[in-house]
Amino acid sequence: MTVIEVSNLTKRYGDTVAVRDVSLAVEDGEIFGILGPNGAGKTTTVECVAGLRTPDSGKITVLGRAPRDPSLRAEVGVQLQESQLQEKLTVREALELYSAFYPQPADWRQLAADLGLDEKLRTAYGKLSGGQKQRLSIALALIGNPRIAILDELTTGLDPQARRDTWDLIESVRDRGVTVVLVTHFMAEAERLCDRLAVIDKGSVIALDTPGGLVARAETTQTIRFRPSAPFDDALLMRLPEVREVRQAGSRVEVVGTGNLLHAVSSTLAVHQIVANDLRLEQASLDDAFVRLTGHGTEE
Ligand SMILES: Nc1ncnc2c1ncn2[C@@H]1O[C@H](COP(=O)(O)OP(=O)(O)OP(=O)(O)O)[C@@H](O)[C@H]1O
Repeated sequence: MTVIEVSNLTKRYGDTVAVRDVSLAVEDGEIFGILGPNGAGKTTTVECVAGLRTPDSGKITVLGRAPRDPSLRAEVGVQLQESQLQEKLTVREALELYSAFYPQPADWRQLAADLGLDEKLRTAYGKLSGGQKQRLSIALALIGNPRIAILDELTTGLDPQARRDTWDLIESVRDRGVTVVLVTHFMAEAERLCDRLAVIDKGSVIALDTPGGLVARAETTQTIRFRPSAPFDDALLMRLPEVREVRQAGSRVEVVGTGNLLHAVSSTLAVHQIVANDLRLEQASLDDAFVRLTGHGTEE
């Protein structure tokens, strides 16, 4: 079931076209990633989905309703990039305050425990670490028991451990049955968490697929290395459509290619009764795919 449908969304700020003709659909229960470099239009897109900005053109439905439909308030939890709370508000006060906004709030004590904040209930927001602030903002996005959580750049500024902890949290949110829309400019994050993702660059969706599908579609190369049990001629593998290059150096062989390279090479070798010892496959990452798709990296 489709829970969010965005069709031909365009949003301008003065002369800047922040989002240009973006279409995407988010399915129930998935972690859907919106990936792209700074300024690509990710935040603007999710702000329109959350009903916080009005599109110039295009159509958005969330659970079949218009983004500003008041009935969505309890069903869509939003954690935005720069959500700041008052410095002096304690974790407990923030949780209690926010739960009062919703007709059927989650049990905030349970949520605090689930997010590892139960020791911090009396701590003021201003005294929390970056990771704790992020956990609180996830808790506040979930406090209304939403069906959809929109999380924008959650792990920016976190150290690697805190980032990994946040990834576990996001997975546990999905495991509660909440559909997650995750905005990120980190490849590793998208690769690890997202079921599907839209790659946005300069306001437009340039690809929409699973992380694995994107890597395959970008036709990035893979490399196989092994030591064959018997010598063979390069031509044996070069005639396979998947193989681009065969390099032999002493007892070692390196094969570069695309598609289902490992299967093609290993089955051909097997037919000739050659065993590939110490076989290693080096696969392209989503990072490589992104560069292929956009012509530049995410940090630009
Ligand atoms: N309120 C605004 N007024 C004017 N221009 C804006 C405004 N918000 C965003 N922009 C511009 O619109 C474009 C898209 O911005 P947006 O914040 O949606 O991108 P983003 O992909 O979320 O980037 P980041 O990862 O840096 O947050 C950028 O060129 C940005 O400068």
